[in-house]
Amino acid sequence: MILTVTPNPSVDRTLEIDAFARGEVLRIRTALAHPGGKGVNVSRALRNHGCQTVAVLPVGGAEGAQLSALLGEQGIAAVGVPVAAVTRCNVTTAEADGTTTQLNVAGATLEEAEAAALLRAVEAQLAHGPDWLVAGGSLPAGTPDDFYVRLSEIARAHGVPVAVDTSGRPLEAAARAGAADLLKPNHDELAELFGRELPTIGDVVEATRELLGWGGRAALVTLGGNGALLVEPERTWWAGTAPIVPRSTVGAGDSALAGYLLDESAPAERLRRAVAWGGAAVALPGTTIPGPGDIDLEGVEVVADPDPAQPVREMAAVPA
Ligand SMILES: Nc1ncnc2c1ncn2[C@@H]1O[C@H](COP(=O)(O)OP(=O)(O)O)[C@@H](O)[C@H]1O
Ligand SMILES: O=P(O)(O)OC[C@H]1O[C@](O)(COP(=O)(O)O)[C@@H](O)[C@@H]1O
Repeated sequence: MILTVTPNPSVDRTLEIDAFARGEVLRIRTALAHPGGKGVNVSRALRNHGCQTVAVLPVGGAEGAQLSALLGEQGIAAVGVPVAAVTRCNVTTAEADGTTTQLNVAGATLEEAEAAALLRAVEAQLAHGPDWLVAGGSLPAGTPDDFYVRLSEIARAHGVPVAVDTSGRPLEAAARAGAADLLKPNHDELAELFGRELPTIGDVVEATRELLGWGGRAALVTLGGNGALLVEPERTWWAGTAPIVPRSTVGAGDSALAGYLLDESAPAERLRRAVAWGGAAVALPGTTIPGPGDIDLEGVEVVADPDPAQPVREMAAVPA
């Protein structure tokens, strides 16, 4: 079983349009609503592939009720912690040329007692001995930056390894404390953490090794359309697909993380699966999360110890 926690979940609303034009009246081709938030999506991806998972999340107001209902429809085992603030809605525009623009709401305040209730709900699930705790997404207002560090201490006290997928100050807090066995930054998040551009594979690997120096067994660094790097203390693998025109990139990172976590196969195979699941998510509308029928493992190229001089933006598999 894989346990996920999403302190700042969302009802993801996607508006599919031909092209964005500021200041104009735009006609929506399709409007979609999906459950959202990083841990929530990891649970959705795992569940789609028959893996047992429980998602813990705060839920509040009408949107919280909608989120719970959407999760119920998808058969996701969820523990909703009732909170006063209304659950946020993140809005995405998805244009016909593949441009995805996300408008992510900060998320209303999680009161101290509510954050404590969320931690208790996670702890109750940790007693069932999950294979991983996945802590994902931004933190709502009022939550201390080291919230994931505290969660990790609780998980580790139960002997459960922790994967963290977040950004900004919570990422910095978790990384510097060595709180995650696995970190999943994307290219921009890693660059922001180190305050420098990381244009080549070597730059990304060097920064990631610095990260692992603070603690952690591995990092999955996703590179958008340029695939992903799996960095372990001694070895590195790159994997990618041939270019895909996205329908919506929302949920790609979460699907990739779920693909990596699914089982304990060899690192290169886990990375192949991560990239296949991420690529599959990109081809699906809104925050639709792929299932087995969407995945093309063969379309993923995996390279051990990739050339450090290669520019990240040139990385892609050769189309078959
Ligand atoms: N435009 C794209 N074309 C092909 N694959 C993509 C594209 N965007 C994302 N992916 C796949 O999804 C994974 C996660 O995407 P990324 O955008 O890096 O994560 P995040 O959503 O966390 O920012 C990538 O490693 C890649 O496998
Ligand atoms: O918590 P944040 O950083 O605002 O991100 C939340 C958003 O990210 C998502 O989890 C998607 O993340 P990825 O695109 O990285 O997979 C959405 O479902 C959600 O709206």
